[in-house]
Amino acid sequence: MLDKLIRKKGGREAAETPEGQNPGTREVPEHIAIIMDGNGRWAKKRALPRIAGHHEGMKTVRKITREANLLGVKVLTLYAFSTENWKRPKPEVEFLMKLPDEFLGTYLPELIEQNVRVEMIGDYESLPPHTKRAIRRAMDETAENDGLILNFAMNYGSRAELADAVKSIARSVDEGKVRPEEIDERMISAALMTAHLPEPDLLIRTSGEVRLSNFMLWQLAYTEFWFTDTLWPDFDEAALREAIDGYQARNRRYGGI
Ligand SMILES: Cc1cc(N2CCCCCC2)n2ncc(-c3ccc(F)cc3)c2n1
Repeated sequence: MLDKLIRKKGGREAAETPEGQNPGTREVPEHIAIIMDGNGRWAKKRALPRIAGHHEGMKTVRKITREANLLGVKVLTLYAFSTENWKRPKPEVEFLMKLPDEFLGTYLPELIEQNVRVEMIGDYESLPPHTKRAIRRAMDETAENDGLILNFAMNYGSRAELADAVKSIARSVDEGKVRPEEIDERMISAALMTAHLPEPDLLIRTSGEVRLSNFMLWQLAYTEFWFTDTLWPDFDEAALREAIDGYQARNRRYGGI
């Protein structure tokens, strides 16, 4: 079983242990990002169509959102649809574009009850109208909630996000609002779709794949990675707690140096 925590040397802890927090201990991660992989493989193992895996994966979204909220996680970013996913067979893309409406139609009352706020990063405008309507309604109906932020990366690509940020800063230079020598890491972070969110403390990727797939490339610079062979539809509350335990244990050892 591949359950591996890979941590970038010289991570944030070396430079910025939050005020008053013992560097040797670690609270629950403030922001967890998840690449929800393995849905197609889950279906294939059961001789089911791929869309059955996506549908089962949607139930896991509900389960993990509830557990993360109970554990005190503040932001949960879920990679639901990448800009590359448009290349999949048309029927599969059409099914995926209906999932937000199905998920919210079923679970939005529960999310509201849990004080969850729904947000999205990615190219919203290029989504089909029915998909946009469902997401917009969920964001509007949960806008006042101040519990866990459930942030869906939809039609999202990190390189496209960075290119848009560069264009925005270049326009500011053109308009004389910014001088080139003023451009720094903070300005770039502030131009990203995640400007209002803390950077992820823990990235989880399921199904044994060990790559980032154009996901939050800038934001993950100091994030700890947890890779597990578990397929997303099988990833349950215990698996989430195991990843968080791994994250916390890692820092206790590191803090001991
Ligand atoms: C495209 C897609 C795929 C999708 N899968 C289920 C989870 C596994 C990954 C692929 C399939 N899920 N699950 C929930 C959503 C969703 C998105 C936005 C939103 F506001 C509310 C729910 C979703 N969207």
